[in-house]
Amino acid sequence: MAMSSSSSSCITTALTRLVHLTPSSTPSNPKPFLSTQRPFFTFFTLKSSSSSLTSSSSSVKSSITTMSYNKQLAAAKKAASLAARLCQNVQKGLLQSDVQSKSDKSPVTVADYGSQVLVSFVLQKELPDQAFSLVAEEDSGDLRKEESQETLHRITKLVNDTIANDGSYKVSPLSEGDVLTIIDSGMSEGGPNGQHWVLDPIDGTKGFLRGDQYAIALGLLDEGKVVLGVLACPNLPLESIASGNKNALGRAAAGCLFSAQLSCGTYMESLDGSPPVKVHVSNTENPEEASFFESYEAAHSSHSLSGSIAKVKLGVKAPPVRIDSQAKYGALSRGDGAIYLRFPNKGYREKIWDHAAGYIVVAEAGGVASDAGGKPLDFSKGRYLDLDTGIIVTNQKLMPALLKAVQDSLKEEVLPSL
Ligand SMILES: Nc1ncnc2c1ncn2[C@@H]1O[C@H](COP(=O)(O)O)[C@@H](OP(=O)(O)O)[C@H]1O
Ligand SMILES: [Mg+2]
Ligand SMILES: [Mg+2]
Ligand SMILES: [Mg+2]
Repeated sequence: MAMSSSSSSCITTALTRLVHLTPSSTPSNPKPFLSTQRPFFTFFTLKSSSSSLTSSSSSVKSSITTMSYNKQLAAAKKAASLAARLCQNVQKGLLQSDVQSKSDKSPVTVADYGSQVLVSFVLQKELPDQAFSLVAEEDSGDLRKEESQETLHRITKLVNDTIANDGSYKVSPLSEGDVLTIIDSGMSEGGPNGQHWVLDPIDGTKGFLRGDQYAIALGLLDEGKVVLGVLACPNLPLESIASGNKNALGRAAAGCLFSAQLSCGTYMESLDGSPPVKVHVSNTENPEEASFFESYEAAHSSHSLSGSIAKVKLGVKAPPVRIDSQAKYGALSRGDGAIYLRFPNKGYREKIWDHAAGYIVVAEAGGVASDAGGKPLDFSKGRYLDLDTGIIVTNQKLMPALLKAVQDSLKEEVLPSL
């Protein structure tokens, strides 16, 4: 799986653009938070300017000729690693009271909220001069209810303890009000203009609750494209979890951090801090040798449809590897398997935070992700992905055969409605 050891240097991605910087306080660009502290910075909307630039007082001319995301990538790795530490501590001693049910009946834990706070906090501390917009899964609505006081207290303590133990930031402890405000810094709508962070503070909450796989997934959109991504996977073994390697998911040393930047490749290191190693997707052309990944939860993705595509149409021999979260994208990026299939029930709308980081981790490792109709994933449409039926991921060589198998199987099988 590993190709070579390397530092994080890479060819700078060149982007030329003209932008207006417009001060804004719309819901997608909330005002600075932490009323008790000095704001980290002012929020701005970045709007592309297709024609000539005016010099009005509310707009600032800016020409960005070269664009490297090294600073943002370093901040993202730091943020996801710190959040992973909080999640690991919570998973070790999870209490019944740590888990709540959201309005859509999906679970959320103190670690989901704590992780979201830490990531937002670290990004803003590490990048104090940059505009900040965050599209994140959680909001503070339920935590503001009377019955959630204990939970909010626990989240605040977890966050403050993690920051204090890390020791990088000399700040006074966050108040419960700060925590609520920081959670809601993730309410941006994203979209095709400017830069937006995209965060799933715990992807695979059900896996997290089972003691299985989960990921802290953080990506960055620039002008609607994913330009960097980080996946912290605390329970993912450092060695391959290919279906033939039975020991890996039980006993092997675990804790992987995947990181990718546009045109720079994908790297993996251990969460304990080993040097990053460049990784590449499997280059198998033979579907019979290609093991495949899918959701652990059959409610998230049809196991019968993926089975029919992989076994019947493609001739895949190995049984599916079923794990939670975007750890699937991470494992794919280092060649543990060659295919990831995801077919939610008809009517389910995929969210960008469930795929943004994973998408670039696989793409920069030489893989390709599309919807079931072969269209590239479009992250520029706001909080949801607008796509045809499902998501399929594999290497460049296998994609044509996989797409055909998917199309043939979809004609035969009708997905249940929500
Ligand atoms: N009915 C459904 N169909 C498809 N995906 C669903 C779903 N219900 C929840 N999900 C999403 O599936 C994600 C987990 O994916 P996976 O099955 O690959 O582990 C969840 O992320 P969270 O755990 O962040 O809520 C959630 O967003
Ligand atoms: Mg969730
Ligand atoms: Mg998720
Ligand atoms: Mg989540």
